[in-house]
Amino acid sequence: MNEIKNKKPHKHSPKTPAPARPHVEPRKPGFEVRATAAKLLAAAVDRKISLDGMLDLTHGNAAYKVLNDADRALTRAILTTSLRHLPRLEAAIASLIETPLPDGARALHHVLIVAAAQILHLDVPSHAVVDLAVEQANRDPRNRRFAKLVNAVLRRLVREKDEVLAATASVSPVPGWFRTRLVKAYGEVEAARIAEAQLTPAAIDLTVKDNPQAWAEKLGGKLLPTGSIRLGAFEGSVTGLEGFDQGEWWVQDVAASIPAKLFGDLKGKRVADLCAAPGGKTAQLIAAGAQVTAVEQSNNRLVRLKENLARLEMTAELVSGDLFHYAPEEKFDGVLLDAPCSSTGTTRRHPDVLWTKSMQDIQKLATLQEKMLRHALTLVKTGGVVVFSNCSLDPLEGEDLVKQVLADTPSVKRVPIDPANWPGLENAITPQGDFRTTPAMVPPSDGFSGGMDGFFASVLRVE
Ligand SMILES: C[S@@+](CC[C@H](N)C(=O)[O-])C[C@H]1O[C@@H](n2cnc3c(N)ncnc32)[C@H](O)[C@@H]1O
Repeated sequence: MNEIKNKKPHKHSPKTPAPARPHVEPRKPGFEVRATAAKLLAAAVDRKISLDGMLDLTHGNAAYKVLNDADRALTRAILTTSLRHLPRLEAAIASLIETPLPDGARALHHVLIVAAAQILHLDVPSHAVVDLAVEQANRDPRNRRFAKLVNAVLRRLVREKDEVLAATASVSPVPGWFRTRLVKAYGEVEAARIAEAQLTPAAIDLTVKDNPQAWAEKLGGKLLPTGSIRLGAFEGSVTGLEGFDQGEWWVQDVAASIPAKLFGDLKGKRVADLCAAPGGKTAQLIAAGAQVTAVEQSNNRLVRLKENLARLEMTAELVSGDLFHYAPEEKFDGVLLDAPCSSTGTTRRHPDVLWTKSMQDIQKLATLQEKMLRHALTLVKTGGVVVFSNCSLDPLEGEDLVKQVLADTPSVKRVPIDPANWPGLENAITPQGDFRTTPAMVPPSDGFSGGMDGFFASVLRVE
Protein backbone atom coordinates (compact mmCIF):
# COMPACT_ATOMS: atom_id res chain seq x y z
CA MET A 1 0.00 0.00 0.00
CA ASN A 2 1.18 3.48 -0.82
CA GLU A 3 1.96 5.31 2.40
CA ILE A 4 1.36 8.76 0.91
CA LYS A 5 -2.25 7.98 0.07
CA ASN A 6 -3.00 7.27 3.69
CA LYS A 7 -1.76 10.63 4.85
CA LYS A 8 -4.28 13.35 5.68
CA PRO A 9 -4.20 16.29 3.23
CA HIS A 10 -2.36 19.38 4.47
CA LYS A 11 -4.74 21.41 6.65
CA HIS A 12 -3.98 24.95 5.46
CA SER A 13 -2.88 24.78 1.82
CA PRO A 14 -3.91 21.54 0.17
CA LYS A 15 -2.15 22.50 -3.05
CA THR A 16 1.25 23.09 -1.44
CA PRO A 17 3.28 19.88 -1.28
CA ALA A 18 4.14 18.94 2.29
CA PRO A 19 7.75 19.83 3.17
CA ALA A 20 10.01 16.83 2.85
CA ARG A 21 10.56 15.23 6.23
CA PRO A 22 14.18 14.75 7.15
CA HIS A 23 15.14 11.13 6.81
CA VAL A 24 15.66 9.73 10.30
CA GLU A 25 17.66 6.54 10.55
CA PRO A 26 16.19 4.06 13.02
CA ARG A 27 18.27 3.79 16.17
CA LYS A 28 20.71 0.91 16.22
CA PRO A 29 20.01 -1.96 18.68
CA GLY A 30 21.66 -1.12 21.96
CA PHE A 31 21.43 2.64 21.41
CA GLU A 32 18.86 3.21 24.16
CA VAL A 33 21.01 1.39 26.70
CA ARG A 34 24.05 3.57 25.96
CA ALA A 35 22.02 6.78 25.79
CA THR A 36 20.36 5.97 29.12
CA ALA A 37 23.69 5.05 30.73
CA ALA A 38 25.24 8.36 29.59
CA LYS A 39 22.21 10.31 30.83
CA LEU A 40 22.21 8.67 34.25
CA LEU A 41 25.98 9.07 34.55
CA ALA A 42 25.47 12.79 33.93
CA ALA A 43 22.76 12.93 36.59
CA ALA A 44 24.98 11.18 39.16
CA VAL A 45 28.22 13.03 38.48
CA ASP A 46 26.98 16.49 37.52
CA ARG A 47 23.73 16.74 39.48
CA LYS A 48 24.62 14.49 42.45
CA ILE A 49 21.53 12.29 42.07
CA SER A 50 21.86 8.89 43.70
CA LEU A 51 21.76 5.79 41.50
CA ASP A 52 19.45 3.90 43.85
CA GLY A 53 16.68 6.44 43.29
CA MET A 54 17.16 6.58 39.51
CA LEU A 55 17.23 2.79 39.16
CA ASP A 56 14.13 2.25 41.29
CA LEU A 57 11.55 0.42 39.20
CA THR A 58 8.60 2.31 40.70
CA HIS A 59 9.81 5.88 41.11
CA GLY A 60 13.00 5.80 39.05
CA ASN A 61 14.14 7.21 35.72
CA ALA A 62 11.55 6.78 32.95
CA ALA A 63 14.03 5.86 30.19
CA TYR A 64 15.54 3.18 32.44
CA LYS A 65 12.20 1.75 33.57
CA VAL A 66 10.98 1.07 30.01
CA LEU A 67 14.02 -1.07 29.14
CA ASN A 68 13.66 -4.87 29.26
CA ASP A 69 15.39 -6.86 32.03
CA ALA A 70 18.52 -7.65 30.03
CA ASP A 71 18.93 -4.05 28.89
CA ARG A 72 18.45 -2.76 32.42
CA ALA A 73 21.12 -5.16 33.66
CA LEU A 74 23.52 -3.96 30.95
CA THR A 75 22.74 -0.30 31.71
CA ARG A 76 23.47 -0.92 35.39
CA ALA A 77 26.72 -2.72 34.59
CA ILE A 78 27.88 0.12 32.31
CA LEU A 79 26.96 2.75 34.88
CA THR A 80 28.54 1.12 37.89
CA THR A 81 31.68 0.30 35.89
CA SER A 82 31.89 3.89 34.63
CA LEU A 83 31.57 5.25 38.18
CA ARG A 84 34.00 2.78 39.75
CA HIS A 85 36.74 3.53 37.26
CA LEU A 86 35.87 7.16 36.47
CA PRO A 87 39.22 8.89 37.18
CA ARG A 88 41.11 6.21 35.25
CA LEU A 89 38.66 6.34 32.34
CA GLU A 90 39.04 10.11 32.23
CA ALA A 91 42.81 9.73 32.23
CA ALA A 92 42.56 7.13 29.44
CA ILE A 93 40.46 9.44 27.24
CA ALA A 94 42.68 12.43 28.02
CA SER A 95 45.76 10.45 26.95
CA LEU A 96 44.22 9.89 23.51
CA ILE A 97 43.04 13.45 22.82
CA GLU A 98 45.52 16.10 21.77
CA THR A 99 43.47 19.13 22.80
CA PRO A 100 41.41 18.75 25.97
CA LEU A 101 37.62 18.73 25.51
CA PRO A 102 35.96 22.10 26.13
CA ASP A 103 34.91 22.44 29.79
CA GLY A 104 31.23 22.59 28.91
CA ALA A 105 31.30 19.43 26.80
CA ARG A 106 29.85 17.30 29.56
CA ALA A 107 27.46 15.35 27.31
CA LEU A 108 30.40 14.38 25.11
CA HIS A 109 32.45 13.46 28.18
CA HIS A 110 29.73 11.06 29.35
CA VAL A 111 29.40 9.42 25.90
CA LEU A 112 33.16 8.80 25.86
CA ILE A 113 33.27 7.52 29.46
CA VAL A 114 30.40 5.11 28.94
CA ALA A 115 32.10 3.74 25.80
CA ALA A 116 35.54 3.55 27.44
CA ALA A 117 34.11 1.65 30.44
CA GLN A 118 32.72 -0.99 28.07
CA ILE A 119 35.86 -1.24 25.93
CA LEU A 120 38.23 -1.53 28.88
CA HIS A 121 36.18 -3.48 31.44
CA LEU A 122 33.07 -5.17 30.03
CA ASP A 123 32.56 -8.15 27.79
CA VAL A 124 30.79 -6.23 24.99
CA PRO A 125 31.90 -6.27 21.30
CA SER A 126 34.11 -3.19 20.92
CA HIS A 127 33.11 -2.36 17.33
CA ALA A 128 29.46 -2.08 18.43
CA VAL A 129 30.48 0.14 21.36
CA VAL A 130 32.34 2.51 19.02
CA ASP A 131 29.48 2.61 16.48
CA LEU A 132 26.93 3.37 19.17
CA ALA A 133 29.05 6.13 20.69
CA VAL A 134 29.46 7.74 17.25
CA GLU A 135 25.71 7.49 16.76
CA GLN A 136 25.14 9.11 20.17
CA ALA A 137 27.41 11.98 19.15
CA ASN A 138 25.72 12.36 15.77
CA ARG A 139 22.23 12.47 17.23
CA ASP A 140 23.05 15.20 19.74
CA PRO A 141 23.36 18.65 18.10
CA ARG A 142 25.86 19.63 20.84
CA ASN A 143 28.14 16.74 19.97
CA ARG A 144 27.67 16.26 16.24
CA ARG A 145 30.84 18.14 15.32
CA PHE A 146 32.81 15.80 17.61
CA ALA A 147 31.54 12.55 16.01
CA LYS A 148 34.77 12.01 14.05
CA LEU A 149 36.82 12.62 17.18
CA VAL A 150 34.71 10.10 19.13
CA ASN A 151 35.28 7.55 16.38
CA ALA A 152 39.04 8.15 16.24
CA VAL A 153 39.59 8.18 20.02
CA LEU A 154 37.56 5.06 20.71
CA ARG A 155 39.08 3.10 17.83
CA ARG A 156 42.49 3.94 19.21
CA LEU A 157 41.36 2.88 22.67
CA VAL A 158 40.29 -0.50 21.27
CA ARG A 159 43.66 -0.94 19.56
CA GLU A 160 45.75 0.24 22.52
CA LYS A 161 43.59 -1.21 25.32
CA ASP A 162 46.38 -3.03 27.20
CA GLU A 163 48.82 -0.13 27.00
CA VAL A 164 46.19 2.36 28.15
CA LEU A 165 45.15 0.13 31.06
CA ALA A 166 48.77 -0.18 32.16
CA ALA A 167 49.42 3.55 31.77
CA THR A 168 46.40 4.57 33.86
CA ALA A 169 46.80 1.95 36.61
CA SER A 170 48.69 4.42 38.79
CA VAL A 171 45.83 6.95 38.72
CA SER A 172 43.84 6.84 41.97
CA PRO A 173 40.39 5.41 41.17
CA VAL A 174 38.60 7.65 43.67
CA PRO A 175 37.85 11.39 43.55
CA GLY A 176 40.49 13.72 44.98
CA TRP A 177 38.50 14.83 48.05
CA PHE A 178 37.92 11.23 49.11
CA ARG A 179 41.53 10.19 48.52
CA THR A 180 42.64 13.06 50.75
CA ARG A 181 40.33 11.81 53.53
CA LEU A 182 41.53 8.22 53.14
CA VAL A 183 45.19 9.22 53.24
CA LYS A 184 44.61 11.36 56.34
CA ALA A 185 42.83 8.52 58.15
CA TYR A 186 44.71 5.44 56.95
CA GLY A 187 48.04 6.61 55.46
CA GLU A 188 49.14 6.42 51.81
CA VAL A 189 49.56 2.65 51.55
CA GLU A 190 46.29 1.60 53.18
CA ALA A 191 44.40 4.40 51.40
CA ALA A 192 45.61 3.03 48.05
CA ARG A 193 44.55 -0.52 49.05
CA ILE A 194 41.08 0.68 50.04
CA ALA A 195 40.67 2.71 46.84
CA GLU A 196 41.74 -0.30 44.78
CA ALA A 197 39.45 -2.67 46.71
CA GLN A 198 36.38 -0.61 45.87
CA LEU A 199 36.90 -1.52 42.19
CA THR A 200 35.76 -5.11 42.87
CA PRO A 201 31.98 -5.51 43.06
CA ALA A 202 30.84 -6.84 46.45
CA ALA A 203 30.11 -10.52 46.95
CA ILE A 204 26.70 -11.45 48.36
CA ASP A 205 26.83 -12.41 52.05
CA LEU A 206 23.98 -14.00 53.96
CA THR A 207 23.12 -14.08 57.65
CA VAL A 208 21.23 -17.22 58.69
CA LYS A 209 18.86 -17.74 61.59
CA ASP A 210 20.86 -20.77 62.67
CA ASN A 211 23.07 -23.59 61.44
CA PRO A 212 25.36 -21.55 59.18
CA GLN A 213 27.60 -24.54 58.41
CA ALA A 214 24.69 -26.56 57.00
CA TRP A 215 23.40 -23.58 54.99
CA ALA A 216 26.86 -22.85 53.60
CA GLU A 217 26.98 -26.43 52.30
CA LYS A 218 23.44 -26.32 50.90
CA LEU A 219 24.05 -23.05 49.06
CA GLY A 220 27.60 -23.86 47.98
CA GLY A 221 28.84 -20.82 49.88
CA LYS A 222 31.86 -20.20 52.09
CA LEU A 223 31.37 -19.98 55.84
CA LEU A 224 33.22 -16.89 57.09
CA PRO A 225 34.69 -16.87 60.63
CA THR A 226 31.90 -14.55 61.85
CA GLY A 227 29.17 -17.02 60.80
CA SER A 228 28.15 -15.15 57.63
CA ILE A 229 27.95 -17.14 54.41
CA ARG A 230 29.64 -15.74 51.31
CA LEU A 231 28.06 -16.82 48.03
CA GLY A 232 30.08 -17.47 44.90
CA ALA A 233 29.27 -15.76 41.60
CA PHE A 234 25.92 -16.93 40.28
CA GLU A 235 23.35 -16.03 37.64
CA GLY A 236 19.87 -14.96 38.69
CA SER A 237 18.39 -13.57 41.84
CA VAL A 238 18.97 -14.53 45.48
CA THR A 239 15.20 -14.74 45.92
CA GLY A 240 15.30 -17.99 43.90
CA LEU A 241 17.78 -19.66 46.28
CA GLU A 242 16.80 -22.36 48.74
CA GLY A 243 15.70 -20.99 52.10
CA PHE A 244 14.62 -17.54 50.87
CA ASP A 245 10.88 -18.25 50.79
CA GLN A 246 11.15 -20.15 54.07
CA GLY A 247 12.77 -17.09 55.69
CA GLU A 248 15.90 -18.98 56.76
CA TRP A 249 18.37 -16.20 55.90
CA TRP A 250 18.70 -12.60 54.75
CA VAL A 251 21.25 -10.72 52.66
CA GLN A 252 23.69 -8.76 54.83
CA ASP A 253 27.31 -7.85 54.22
CA VAL A 254 29.63 -9.56 56.70
CA ALA A 255 30.71 -6.17 58.08
CA ALA A 256 27.09 -5.11 58.63
CA SER A 257 26.51 -8.26 60.68
CA ILE A 258 29.11 -7.26 63.29
CA PRO A 259 27.40 -4.44 65.30
CA ALA A 260 24.41 -6.50 66.47
CA LYS A 261 26.81 -9.22 67.69
CA LEU A 262 28.61 -6.79 69.97
CA PHE A 263 25.86 -6.90 72.61
CA GLY A 264 26.84 -10.42 73.67
CA ASP A 265 24.09 -12.55 75.17
CA LEU A 266 20.70 -10.98 74.43
CA LYS A 267 18.33 -13.66 75.66
CA GLY A 268 15.42 -12.03 77.46
CA LYS A 269 16.86 -8.50 77.06
CA ARG A 270 14.90 -5.48 75.81
CA VAL A 271 16.69 -3.76 72.94
CA ALA A 272 15.77 -0.70 70.85
CA ASP A 273 16.98 -0.54 67.25
CA LEU A 274 16.74 3.18 66.59
CA CYS A 275 17.44 3.37 62.84
CA ALA A 276 15.99 0.05 61.95
CA ALA A 277 15.00 -0.28 58.28
CA PRO A 278 15.37 -2.34 56.18
CA GLY A 279 15.93 -4.50 59.23
CA GLY A 280 19.01 -6.68 58.79
CA LYS A 281 20.18 -5.85 62.30
CA THR A 282 16.67 -5.94 63.77
CA ALA A 283 16.43 -9.53 62.53
CA GLN A 284 19.80 -10.40 64.10
CA LEU A 285 18.72 -8.97 67.46
CA ILE A 286 15.48 -10.96 67.35
CA ALA A 287 17.31 -14.14 66.29
CA ALA A 288 19.64 -13.64 69.27
CA GLY A 289 16.66 -13.76 71.62
CA ALA A 290 16.06 -10.06 72.33
CA GLN A 291 12.68 -8.41 72.65
CA VAL A 292 13.11 -5.69 70.03
CA THR A 293 11.57 -2.26 69.51
CA ALA A 294 12.39 -1.04 66.00
CA VAL A 295 12.19 2.73 65.41
CA GLU A 296 12.22 4.06 61.86
CA GLN A 297 11.47 7.50 60.47
CA SER A 298 10.84 6.68 56.81
CA ASN A 299 7.43 5.20 56.07
CA ASN A 300 8.58 3.56 52.83
CA ARG A 301 11.50 1.94 54.57
CA LEU A 302 9.28 0.86 57.45
CA VAL A 303 7.14 -1.02 54.92
CA ARG A 304 10.28 -2.85 53.74
CA LEU A 305 11.19 -3.65 57.33
CA LYS A 306 7.72 -5.10 57.93
CA GLU A 307 7.92 -7.20 54.76
CA ASN A 308 11.35 -8.49 55.70
CA LEU A 309 10.31 -9.45 59.23
CA ALA A 310 7.15 -11.12 57.87
CA ARG A 311 9.22 -13.29 55.49
CA LEU A 312 11.55 -14.22 58.35
CA GLU A 313 8.54 -14.98 60.57
CA MET A 314 9.88 -12.59 63.21
CA THR A 315 8.13 -9.97 65.25
CA ALA A 316 9.18 -6.70 66.84
CA GLU A 317 7.42 -3.70 68.27
CA LEU A 318 7.48 -1.18 65.40
CA VAL A 319 7.62 2.55 66.07
CA SER A 320 7.13 4.87 63.12
CA GLY A 321 8.77 8.26 63.64
CA ASP A 322 11.79 10.36 64.45
CA LEU A 323 14.05 8.85 67.12
CA PHE A 324 14.50 12.31 68.66
CA HIS A 325 10.80 12.25 69.57
CA TYR A 326 10.89 8.71 70.88
CA ALA A 327 10.44 8.75 74.65
CA PRO A 328 9.63 5.25 75.94
CA GLU A 329 8.28 4.83 79.46
CA GLU A 330 10.86 2.23 80.37
CA LYS A 331 14.55 2.36 79.49
CA PHE A 332 16.23 -0.45 77.54
CA ASP A 333 18.97 -2.96 78.37
CA GLY A 334 20.54 -2.16 75.04
CA VAL A 335 20.21 0.31 72.17
CA LEU A 336 21.54 -0.13 68.67
CA LEU A 337 22.13 3.09 66.77
CA ASP A 338 23.04 2.19 63.19
CA ALA A 339 23.00 5.80 62.11
CA PRO A 340 22.42 7.35 58.68
CA CYS A 341 25.86 8.16 57.27
CA SER A 342 27.79 9.05 54.12
CA SER A 343 27.93 5.32 53.21
CA THR A 344 31.48 5.68 51.93
CA GLY A 345 32.16 2.12 53.13
CA THR A 346 29.70 0.70 50.60
CA THR A 347 31.27 1.93 47.37
CA ARG A 348 31.81 -1.63 46.05
CA ARG A 349 28.02 -1.81 45.92
CA HIS A 350 27.19 1.88 45.45
CA PRO A 351 30.02 3.46 43.45
CA ASP A 352 27.96 6.61 42.89
CA VAL A 353 28.39 7.54 46.58
CA LEU A 354 31.85 9.02 46.00
CA TRP A 355 30.47 11.27 43.24
CA THR A 356 27.16 12.24 44.83
CA LYS A 357 28.46 12.91 48.36
CA SER A 358 30.96 15.52 49.49
CA MET A 359 32.99 16.59 52.50
CA GLN A 360 30.11 18.90 53.49
CA ASP A 361 27.77 15.88 53.62
CA ILE A 362 30.21 14.06 55.89
CA GLN A 363 30.41 17.03 58.24
CA LYS A 364 26.62 17.43 58.34
CA LEU A 365 26.05 13.73 58.93
CA ALA A 366 28.69 13.59 61.66
CA THR A 367 26.90 16.40 63.50
CA LEU A 368 23.57 14.61 63.18
CA GLN A 369 25.05 11.29 64.32
CA GLU A 370 26.61 12.84 67.38
CA LYS A 371 23.21 14.28 68.36
CA MET A 372 21.61 10.88 67.75
CA LEU A 373 24.23 9.11 69.83
CA ARG A 374 23.74 11.51 72.76
CA HIS A 375 20.00 10.87 72.56
CA ALA A 376 20.49 7.08 72.30
CA LEU A 377 22.56 7.16 75.49
CA THR A 378 19.55 8.57 77.37
CA LEU A 379 17.42 5.57 76.41
CA VAL A 380 19.41 2.84 78.21
CA LYS A 381 19.25 1.82 81.88
CA THR A 382 22.27 2.34 84.11
CA GLY A 383 24.65 -0.46 83.16
CA GLY A 384 23.01 -0.69 79.73
CA VAL A 385 24.92 -0.63 76.49
CA VAL A 386 24.65 1.43 73.30
CA VAL A 387 26.21 0.02 70.15
CA PHE A 388 26.88 2.86 67.73
CA SER A 389 27.64 1.92 64.13
CA ASN A 390 27.61 3.14 60.56
CA CYS A 391 29.02 2.27 57.13
CA SER A 392 31.27 5.30 56.68
CA LEU A 393 35.04 5.11 56.30
CA ASP A 394 35.52 8.61 57.64
CA PRO A 395 36.73 9.04 61.25
CA LEU A 396 34.60 12.17 61.55
CA GLU A 397 31.57 9.86 61.54
CA GLY A 398 33.22 7.26 63.79
CA GLU A 399 36.36 7.46 65.89
CA ASP A 400 36.38 11.27 66.28
CA LEU A 401 32.72 11.46 67.18
CA VAL A 402 32.93 8.76 69.85
CA LYS A 403 36.06 10.36 71.28
CA GLN A 404 34.20 13.66 71.66
CA VAL A 405 31.17 12.06 73.35
CA LEU A 406 33.39 10.08 75.76
CA ALA A 407 35.41 13.19 76.57
CA ASP A 408 32.43 15.25 77.72
CA THR A 409 30.16 12.53 79.17
CA PRO A 410 31.92 10.98 82.20
CA SER A 411 29.01 8.59 82.83
CA VAL A 412 29.69 6.86 79.52
CA LYS A 413 32.57 4.39 79.15
CA ARG A 414 33.78 2.49 76.11
CA VAL A 415 33.66 -1.32 76.43
CA PRO A 416 36.71 -2.34 74.41
CA ILE A 417 36.07 -5.13 71.91
CA ASP A 418 38.31 -8.13 72.55
CA PRO A 419 40.18 -9.21 69.39
CA ALA A 420 40.37 -12.75 70.80
CA ASN A 421 36.61 -13.06 70.17
CA TRP A 422 36.99 -12.14 66.49
CA PRO A 423 39.33 -14.63 64.85
CA GLY A 424 40.29 -13.52 61.37
CA LEU A 425 39.23 -9.93 62.09
CA GLU A 426 41.78 -9.03 64.77
CA ASN A 427 43.21 -6.32 62.51
CA ALA A 428 39.75 -4.70 62.31
CA ILE A 429 39.84 -3.77 66.01
CA THR A 430 41.44 -0.43 66.78
CA PRO A 431 43.87 0.13 69.67
CA GLN A 432 40.97 1.92 71.46
CA GLY A 433 38.80 -1.20 71.12
CA ASP A 434 36.36 -0.19 68.37
CA PHE A 435 35.60 -2.03 65.14
CA ARG A 436 36.94 -0.42 61.97
CA THR A 437 36.51 -2.54 58.85
CA THR A 438 37.47 -1.50 55.32
CA PRO A 439 36.85 -2.93 51.83
CA ALA A 440 40.52 -3.98 51.76
CA MET A 441 39.94 -6.55 54.56
CA VAL A 442 39.03 -10.26 54.15
CA PRO A 443 41.34 -11.66 51.48
CA PRO A 444 39.89 -13.74 48.65
CA SER A 445 40.08 -17.48 49.31
CA ASP A 446 38.95 -20.85 47.95
CA GLY A 447 37.65 -19.21 44.77
CA PHE A 448 35.47 -16.74 46.71
CA SER A 449 36.08 -13.05 46.35
CA GLY A 450 37.38 -11.00 49.25
CA GLY A 451 36.41 -7.63 50.71
CA MET A 452 33.82 -6.35 53.12
CA ASP A 453 32.00 -3.06 53.62
CA GLY A 454 33.72 -0.31 55.53
CA PHE A 455 32.06 -0.13 58.96
CA PHE A 456 32.63 1.51 62.30
CA ALA A 457 31.19 0.16 65.57
CA SER A 458 31.74 1.14 69.16
CA VAL A 459 30.27 -0.29 72.39
CA LEU A 460 29.43 2.30 75.05
CA ARG A 461 28.20 1.54 78.58
CA VAL A 462 26.19 4.04 80.62
CA GLU A 463 27.30 3.97 84.27
C1 LIG B 1 21.87 2.99 57.82
S1 LIG B 1 20.17 2.87 57.72
C2 LIG B 1 19.81 1.58 58.88
C3 LIG B 1 20.04 0.19 58.37
C4 LIG B 1 19.47 -0.84 59.31
N1 LIG B 1 19.98 -0.69 60.66
C5 LIG B 1 19.75 -2.26 58.85
O1 LIG B 1 20.67 -2.89 59.33
O2 LIG B 1 19.01 -2.74 57.99
C6 LIG B 1 19.63 4.26 58.61
C7 LIG B 1 18.13 4.31 58.81
O3 LIG B 1 17.85 5.36 59.73
C8 LIG B 1 16.63 5.97 59.36
N2 LIG B 1 16.59 7.29 60.03
C9 LIG B 1 17.25 8.41 59.65
N3 LIG B 1 17.00 9.41 60.52
C10 LIG B 1 16.16 8.92 61.45
C11 LIG B 1 15.54 9.47 62.60
N4 LIG B 1 15.74 10.75 62.96
N5 LIG B 1 14.74 8.68 63.34
C12 LIG B 1 14.53 7.39 62.99
N6 LIG B 1 15.10 6.80 61.90
C13 LIG B 1 15.90 7.57 61.15
C14 LIG B 1 16.71 6.01 57.86
O4 LIG B 1 15.43 6.17 57.29
C15 LIG B 1 17.34 4.65 57.56
O5 LIG B 1 16.35 3.69 57.35
